[in-house]
Amino acid sequence: MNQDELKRAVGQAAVDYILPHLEKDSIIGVGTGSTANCFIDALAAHKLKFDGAVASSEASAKRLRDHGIEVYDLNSVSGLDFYIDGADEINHQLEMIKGGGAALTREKIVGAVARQFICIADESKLVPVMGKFPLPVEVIPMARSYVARELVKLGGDPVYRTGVVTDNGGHILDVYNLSITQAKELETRINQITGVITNGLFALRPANVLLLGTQDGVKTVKA
Ligand SMILES: O=C(CO)[C@H](O)[C@H](O)COP(=O)(O)O
Repeated sequence: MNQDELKRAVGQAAVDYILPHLEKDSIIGVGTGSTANCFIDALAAHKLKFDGAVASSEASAKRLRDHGIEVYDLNSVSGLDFYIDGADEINHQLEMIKGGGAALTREKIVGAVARQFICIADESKLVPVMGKFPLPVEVIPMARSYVARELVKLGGDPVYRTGVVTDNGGHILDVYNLSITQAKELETRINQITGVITNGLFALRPANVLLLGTQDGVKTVKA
C-alpha cells in the first residue's frame, strides 16, 4: 500500500473505532490535514447516526459541510467523546508534533475538550525521538522576531513560514534542529515565551490511542 492508501485505511479504522459508541446526539471532534480528510470522507457514510462535528480548521469545517455534516461552534458544545486527527510525528508515548497544516492551536483546543484523542497516522509518522519534523510555533505577528530570538536561545533554528496566516490571524515559525527528548518540558517552556499562541508539541495532552497504518494492516497502539 502506498501512503495515500494507508491514510485511507486509518481514516476508515477511526470510523470503525468510534461507530459503536455513537448516538443520535453525539458530536465528534475532527482534525485537519490529508489523513483527517480521509476520516471525514469515511465518516460521511454514517452521517445519520450522529448529530454533527466540531472542526479544528475552516478547511475541515468546509469539507464536513460539503458532506452534509452539521458543524458546531465549540462554545456551544459541553463535551466531546472523541477527537480524531493526524500528526506530523508521534513517539511511543503517543506524544506528537502537529501543525504542519498550521491548525495547531485549534487542534490543541478541540483535542483538550475531548475525552479521547485518537491519532491516525501512517507508519512514516512513528519515530523514536521527535524533532526531525520542524516544530511549528504559532505567534502573534508583531512578536515574531522576538519569539524567534528566544527560540534560538533554546537551541532551535526558527524559520518564518512565509505567507501563511492561520485561522486565528497568527504567523508560524517552524523550528528546526530540536532533538525532543523532554517533550512536556519543552512544550511548557515554549508556551511561556511572550507572544507565543501555542506550539505544536502535544505532550502534556498526548493521544490516548494511535491507529497506525502499516503494510500488515492497521495497528492499535496505546501508550
Ligand atoms: O497537524 C496537522 C495540521 O495542522 C496535521 O494533523 C498534520 O500536519 C498531519 O497532516 P497529514 O495528515 O496531511 O500528514
